[in-house]
Amino acid sequence: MSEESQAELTVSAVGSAADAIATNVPGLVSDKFASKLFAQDPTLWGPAAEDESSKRLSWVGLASSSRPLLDEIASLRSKLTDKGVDHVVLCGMGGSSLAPEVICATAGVPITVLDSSQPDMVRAALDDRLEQTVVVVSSKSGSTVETDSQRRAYEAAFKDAGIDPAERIVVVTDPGSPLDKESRGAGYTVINADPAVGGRYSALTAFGLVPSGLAGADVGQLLDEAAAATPILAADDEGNPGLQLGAALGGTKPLRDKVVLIDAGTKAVGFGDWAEQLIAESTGKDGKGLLPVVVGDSPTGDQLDDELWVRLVATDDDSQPQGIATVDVGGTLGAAFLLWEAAVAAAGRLIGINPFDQPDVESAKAAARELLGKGTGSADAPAFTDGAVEVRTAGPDFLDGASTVPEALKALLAQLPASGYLAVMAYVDRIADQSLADVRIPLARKLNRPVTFGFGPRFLHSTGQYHKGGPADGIYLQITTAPAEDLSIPGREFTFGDFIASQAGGDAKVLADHGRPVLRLHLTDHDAGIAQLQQAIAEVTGS
Ligand SMILES: O=P(O)(O)OC[C@H]1O[C@H](O)[C@H](O)[C@@H](O)[C@@H]1O
Repeated sequence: MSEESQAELTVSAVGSAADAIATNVPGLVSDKFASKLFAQDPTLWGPAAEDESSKRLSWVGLASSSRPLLDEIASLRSKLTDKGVDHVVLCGMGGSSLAPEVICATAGVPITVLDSSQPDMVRAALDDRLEQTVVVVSSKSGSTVETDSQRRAYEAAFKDAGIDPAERIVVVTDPGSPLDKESRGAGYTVINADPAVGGRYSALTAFGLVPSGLAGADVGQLLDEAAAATPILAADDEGNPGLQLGAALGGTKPLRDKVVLIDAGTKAVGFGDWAEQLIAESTGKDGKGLLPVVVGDSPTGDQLDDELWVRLVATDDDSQPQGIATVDVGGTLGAAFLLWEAAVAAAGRLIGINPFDQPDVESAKAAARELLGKGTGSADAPAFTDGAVEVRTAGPDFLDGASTVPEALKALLAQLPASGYLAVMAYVDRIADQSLADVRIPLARKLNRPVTFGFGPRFLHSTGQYHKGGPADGIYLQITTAPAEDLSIPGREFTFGDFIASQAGGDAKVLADHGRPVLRLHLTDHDAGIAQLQQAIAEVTGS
């Protein structure tokens, strides 16, 4: 098969996206951006970024450097399946779980992705087919509290069931991380990932390949596709699709900084959620950045003046992009990972940020730790309670006498700047409460501005960076819920319930510290609260 036919990369643009390509690609070509990127030149983003970029560029060579993993994964899989262990659970956050989710969904192989601290969601995973479960614990840093807590819960569950955790836990982490050391001590299977690749660029490292390969996806094929894409993306050529997409993302004038990701027939299932982290964490900093808005298969309304529409199309799509600033992007999955990574690296250069750090993620983690330290009784009293919903605010006092949930919602929406966006952040069981994400649509129609929806704590490792580090024009609706039943974390003094409450409280505090308005709705009764919330949103949006 030819390189082009394995990669099948296509980028075509119209309107100001096409103008951005025409204006910026020649400069990227004459600067030899692509060949320097693939030669891992750390100087491409300026001196301030060099320290970080000098240890974050190995992703350009993963198509070949990850190949030795294939035999290791295949032999581990056959050992496990021989013993009837064929249910793969992946414990990991952000860059340690988003790629395997897309890879497995695209390959049509089942995997349980546990990227939550929500007690009901954790318990549902623990109660599901434990006898035949292998747990992949993935953490680059080896210190992410969600992942550590999930690992502790599974260790205890295996022991309680008379199963040796060492036979069922596979750890993926950087060499020398706290998790690496502890896991080797415990006799777990440990597969080290390349430490010179950041989390959100790690789709083709052990983080993407191990869980997906154990679940049965053809991960060798992904590397073949990436290998086919590599020379295309490394070429100092105006036809390079990585430069074109990078220019469309980062080079529109004025910058269209709301990037609407539309599933327009791509075979890569859920690719928008993976791209969301790559774009938000890579660009949302220093008061700049691109806000990814994942909208499913159709945008909510007409294209706004600050929106770039990105249509993720099938590789055989031959339609032309439509609109005032639209880019159609196609490619096989392994090639598309590399395309987007190269494009975001190019966009970072055009926007003038370091695409490899995430300076504001830590602030929310620190605030959560502080709240955890204070204990559970530390929550502020609600401003008022309406039925099953406790209403609190953080940031500027905007309630303006509101005394019902619809009034509070209206008061929040009235804070939206003309250039702004609304982020709905729901700390609920994202499997059981998947349909809550649909509230995005009536809110977007009502506001006629971008509206994002993220499940907490998952989004903290993705758009959370942009919320704090990007332009200060967001308003925030936070939803938390009492779990059906709390769950202890073995060896910890706090429960999963305490932890998720602290994560929500910590994030609200940091947003408030940035002067942003946050409406916090806590559902004291899950079912009644969800119904009341949906009713209130319907009332406020007239839907
Ligand atoms: O893989 P880990 O070290 O556990 O990190 C998981 C996630 O943590 C943080 O939130 C980072 O901002 C993400 O980029 C990262 O993917």
